[in-house]
Amino acid sequence: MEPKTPAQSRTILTDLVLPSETNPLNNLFGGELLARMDRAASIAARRHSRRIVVTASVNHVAFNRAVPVGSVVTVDAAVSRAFSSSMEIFIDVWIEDRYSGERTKANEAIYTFVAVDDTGKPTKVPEIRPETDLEKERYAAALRRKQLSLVLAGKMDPSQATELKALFMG
Ligand SMILES: CCCCCCCCCCCCCCCC(=O)SCCNC(=O)CCNC(=O)[C@H](O)C(C)(C)COP(=O)(O)OP(=O)(O)OC[C@H]1O[C@@H](n2cnc3c(N)ncnc32)[C@H](O)[C@@H]1OP(=O)(O)O
Repeated sequence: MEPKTPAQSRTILTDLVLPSETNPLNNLFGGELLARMDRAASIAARRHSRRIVVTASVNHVAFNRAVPVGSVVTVDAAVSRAFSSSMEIFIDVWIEDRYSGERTKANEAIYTFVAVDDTGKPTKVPEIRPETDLEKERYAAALRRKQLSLVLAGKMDPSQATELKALFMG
């Protein structure tokens, strides 16, 4: 399988925040944003793998800024690294100022998707070839994030998480 670049899976969803999608403070519900990010990430994972994909885990979400009703929200997702059957998807969320059009980073998240065959069995995906400095940075850190996710899920013994341990022990 030929390696692919993050640009080949990049998926951008732009949509409004409607009143029905907000909390009592008139800001976007966290769950609504999670769903939008899941949709964008699943399309990115599919573009990379050309397979059926399932969400395996949500590794990190930061709701750094509230997103007010009426905002134009852009969810920008791309595969940051692919392993054997799993893919890390990095998602940046931007809001656009109604008057100036200036974009501000509101949130970010990291999801893991797994490509599966028709019976739900994990199947191989192409590797990622990062191009930009940011893509290279995200690619490099993805292995320790995968190990952390597996350790927290009880699927990896902490003693095997070599990349993760190196972070603390040098
Ligand atoms: C004909 C018309 C067509 C129409 C077409 C329309 C298409 C429209 C597209 C819709 C797209 C919607 C996309 C929605 C996506 C969902 O919402 S799916 C629903 C929610 N998710 C699920 O139900 C998934 C349920 N879980 C599972 O099926 C299994 O646990 C999994 C994820 C497949 C993993 O299976 P497993 O038996 O644990 O397999 P295992 O070999 O141990 O692990 C496989 C890989 O997953 C990784 N992994 C497993 N758990 C974790 C974890 N917690 N953290 C990190 N990595 C993990 C492993 O490290 C391994 O990675 P690789 O080393 O192979 O790269």
